[in-house]
Amino acid sequence: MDADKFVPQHSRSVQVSQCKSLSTQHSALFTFRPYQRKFARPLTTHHGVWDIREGIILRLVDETGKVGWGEIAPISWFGSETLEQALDFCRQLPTEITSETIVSIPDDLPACQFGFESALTGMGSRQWEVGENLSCSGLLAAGEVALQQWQQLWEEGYRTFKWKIGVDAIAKELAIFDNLCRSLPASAKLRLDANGGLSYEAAKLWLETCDKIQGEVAAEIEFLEQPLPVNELAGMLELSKFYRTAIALDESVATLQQLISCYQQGWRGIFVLKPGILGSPSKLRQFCQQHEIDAVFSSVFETVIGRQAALNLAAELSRKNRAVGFGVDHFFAQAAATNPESLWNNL
Ligand SMILES: O=C(O)CCC(=O)c1ccccc1C(=O)O
Ligand SMILES: [Mg+2]
Repeated sequence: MDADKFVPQHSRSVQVSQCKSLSTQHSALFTFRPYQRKFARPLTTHHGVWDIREGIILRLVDETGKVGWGEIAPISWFGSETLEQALDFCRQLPTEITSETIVSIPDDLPACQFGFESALTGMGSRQWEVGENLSCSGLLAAGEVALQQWQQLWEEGYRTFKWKIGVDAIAKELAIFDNLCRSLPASAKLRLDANGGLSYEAAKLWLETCDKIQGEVAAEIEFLEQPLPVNELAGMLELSKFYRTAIALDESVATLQQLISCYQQGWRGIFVLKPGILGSPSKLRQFCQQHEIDAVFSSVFETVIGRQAALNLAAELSRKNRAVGFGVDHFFAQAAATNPESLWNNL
């Protein structure tokens, strides 16, 4: 099939005529397998502790034998559907599905939209390396461990780091931050991710501290990510006027509908985009091309399958040379499978 021509549409009649390659007459066989991956160090954020990444691998095969791989990797505490909802959706589908089935997946199943649409558009694709030359941010765990962790990642070639805050007491985190900023080399960039865990006052203190330390150290504080909870966009719009340090939205723009809403409410700062849970890739592409937003693409701890689809989008849509947030493999206990077949065969 001609994957590039696949453009999901709202209207059914348009869908069918624009999607000849996998229309009602041309169906694909659908199978899926759930997976689990254990974190070596549980991911601790303001939302709590996360021990095991669970998701679903999708496999489509068309009548010519072409295979399309997809992945559903929900994060319900971040605003996507739950794994159970995704599994229920997969279980109720027939074994033969069409593009119509896929473009009709409702917006309350955004991780499913991503998984199925990327499986469909990737059918027959053998490329599993696109995006390898994007610069990548390495994720640092909350707390003091970051002071050692960055050095290991630096040796592996990382130059941008993201550190989780809003987990411990603010005084303790500010002290570690001071230490971290003074240890990082001049060419390093640091992102802070509060996961919506700060009060307005605490966010002001962090931003003030960032602005101040920028006059003292050479490393760059690139942005403060999601300082306030999702329902406090007005506060973040306000804060973004008063400090040199930039603010990025993340949880606030977990899904495409939220992204559109924040844009409409006037957000013109940085948007962290997690394609794996955002929804339809083609609709995201359309939005980014229309609005030229400053986007930072970010992982949802997906496998090679979701990662490839997300990095394809990042390679196409990243601007301003922002490092992509996919340096997360060191959080897993076991090395990742590097191709879809070996991943599938081990499930
Ligand atoms: O964006 C990155 O650099 C790494 C990915 C990341 O931090 C993340 C991964 C899964 C769920 C939430 C988050 C987050 O940004 O809060
Ligand atoms: Mg974040």
